[in-house]
Amino acid sequence: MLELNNLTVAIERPVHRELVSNVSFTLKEDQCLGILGESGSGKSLTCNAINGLLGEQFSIAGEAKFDDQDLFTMTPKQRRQMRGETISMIMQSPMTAFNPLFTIGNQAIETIQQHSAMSRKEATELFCDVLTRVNLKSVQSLLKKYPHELSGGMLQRIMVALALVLKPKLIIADEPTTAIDYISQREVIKELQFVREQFGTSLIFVSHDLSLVSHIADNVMVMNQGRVVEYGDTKQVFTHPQSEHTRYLVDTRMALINRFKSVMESQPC
Ligand SMILES: Nc1ncnc2c1ncn2[C@@H]1O[C@H](COP(=O)(O)OP(=O)(O)OP(=O)(O)O)[C@@H](O)[C@H]1O
Repeated sequence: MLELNNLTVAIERPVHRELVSNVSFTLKEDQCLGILGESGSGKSLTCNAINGLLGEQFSIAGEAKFDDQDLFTMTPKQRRQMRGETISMIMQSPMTAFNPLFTIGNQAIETIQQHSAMSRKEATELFCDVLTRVNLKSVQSLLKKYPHELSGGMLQRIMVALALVLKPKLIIADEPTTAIDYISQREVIKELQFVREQFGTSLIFVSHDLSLVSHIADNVMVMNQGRVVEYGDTKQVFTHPQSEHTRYLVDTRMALINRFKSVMESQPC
């Protein structure tokens, strides 16, 4: 479904600098690819390149075949049409993803109407249905809220619903749980898994959290300094890491878990 071949992203000013080099992967229908890497490793640039969201200061080389069309040679109009309708993105920060001046309902309905011929009533009904499916309650009153009236966890779930509403073939979730607490994180992950099962949507799940990636992804791609250092079956990568960098990430994670365990065990009940 998505085949990325040798994606290279560079910035041209003040001097040419390659930020992402030769990234390749294949994502099949209803599969999840986890992209793992430390801050600055090139995860967001990779996702933004796929979704046509890089600014003009960047240059792109390579090929992104999505159902046999090359995303990188499409016109801006074709890309805009595809965004939301065929490829949806869930951003890192729910607080900045919504316009603070409009209610959630207004923003959602407008998005749906941009991509369909639905009436306002039909679009509202559809969005309420999806909100309910992602386990949100009192959905009619949610529509009347402004973003600042809702918690980060709630907004994140609404963003998941918005990403889903047009039944895209692919959802790109770029660190979708960074800005929210542990409980909401688990809820969002559950919802993304549910979505995959319900709609057969493919997912690119970006994170620097190894345990979240191991939980949700079929395949994982580990990035370091703009390059892929490891790519393969998630279980295989985490149990038998081949690259030094993946081993370092796995060991760091294990050290943290062990430290947590020993602190908990040393606490009197
Ligand atoms: N607008 C920009 N101008 C110059 N360099 C940039 C720009 N955006 C990103 N970079 C650089 O590109 C590299 C990759 O950035 P990217 O945002 O893709 O990393 P990331 O892995 O998503 O990090 P994080 O987990 O912190 O979001 C970094 O070195 C970053 O400093």
